[in-house]
Amino acid sequence: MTERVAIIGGGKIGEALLAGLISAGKPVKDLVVIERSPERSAELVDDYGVRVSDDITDAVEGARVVFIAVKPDAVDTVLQKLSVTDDDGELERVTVSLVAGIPTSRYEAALQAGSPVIRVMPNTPMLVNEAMSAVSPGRYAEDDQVALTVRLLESVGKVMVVPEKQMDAVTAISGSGPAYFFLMVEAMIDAGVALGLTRPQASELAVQTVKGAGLLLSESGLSPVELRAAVTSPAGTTAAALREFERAGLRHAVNEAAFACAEVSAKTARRVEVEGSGQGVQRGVETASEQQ
Ligand SMILES: NC(=O)C1=CN([C@@H]2O[C@H](COP(=O)(O)OP(=O)(O)OC[C@H]3O[C@@H](n4cnc5c(N)ncnc54)[C@H](OP(=O)(O)O)[C@@H]3O)[C@@H](O)[C@H]2O)C=CC1
Ligand SMILES: O=C(O)[C@@H]1CCC=N1
Repeated sequence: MTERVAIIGGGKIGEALLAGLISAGKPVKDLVVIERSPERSAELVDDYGVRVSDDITDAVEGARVVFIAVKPDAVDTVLQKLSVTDDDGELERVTVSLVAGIPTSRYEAALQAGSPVIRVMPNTPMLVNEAMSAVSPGRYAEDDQVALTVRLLESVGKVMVVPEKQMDAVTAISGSGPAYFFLMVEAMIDAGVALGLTRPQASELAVQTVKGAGLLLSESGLSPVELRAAVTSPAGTTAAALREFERAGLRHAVNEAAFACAEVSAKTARRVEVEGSGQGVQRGVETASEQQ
């Protein structure tokens, strides 16, 4: 992995990618972060010893892969700067967006004609090399560029290649999914405290339970239904708890949450367009849903 990689946006997901790539053995000298916040830049330099620049044009020079990890509203500004940077023809730079809700067509329309673009939906467990990343190649991405992107992302977790029309659904399950589990764990800890445990006790019990349950799910080869049945004794404690979850409509709540998430993702490009974050990069805009 000697290809130079630039990460535009050193926030939560940009840092997760940076940390994951470094811990997977990517030499720090082959990485550069472009970050506009001076405080954030200083943190990244201190924590990772990585080069951090506030100049996109300078920093992406010589990079084979340019990850974009800014909020959707900041994408057009980044694209405007990227569109006037020279791509060394031999390098065949590929732009890889980690941004929710913005279709590859928007990048392709804003960058130089024929620029290869790949859209990715990662998640924050990338920080501990356990990401789930979904990858959708844009229309000009070559197979070797997709393979390189997949290889980089595989060094920080699992990768699934999906058609771009599935990206809103992917965002609703794996992209935002970690937050659903953190909310569940928060609620479990609060319940433990209500039952008389100290907060540290409840926290240790809940966190290890989620970790163990996650490992069982990924390593046992059993389905969630089978694993749940194995915990649930007839007329026992678990059955009593699960009955309350069903009565409170947990499945319905999860379904509604996922649909709300996917809807926001599908409407992101249009929202950014209407709210006018971009500075003139408005060509060829369509939402992910419109692409289907
Ligand atoms: N967080 C998550 O779990 C996931 C996030 N994503 C996607 O990743 C993207 C980033 O999210 P997240 O990391 O949470 O956001 P953050 O706000 O934490 O990070 C974005 C960073 O980019 C910086 N930035 C903005 N514009 C520029 C620019 N022109 N040049 C350089 N740096 C810039 C921001 O600086 P400043 O603060 O000054 O604006 C900020 O530090 C989003 O599009 C999101 O959809 C995808 C999957 C999961
Ligand atoms: O909340 C968000 O918009 C981003 C995208 C997926 C996870 N976080």
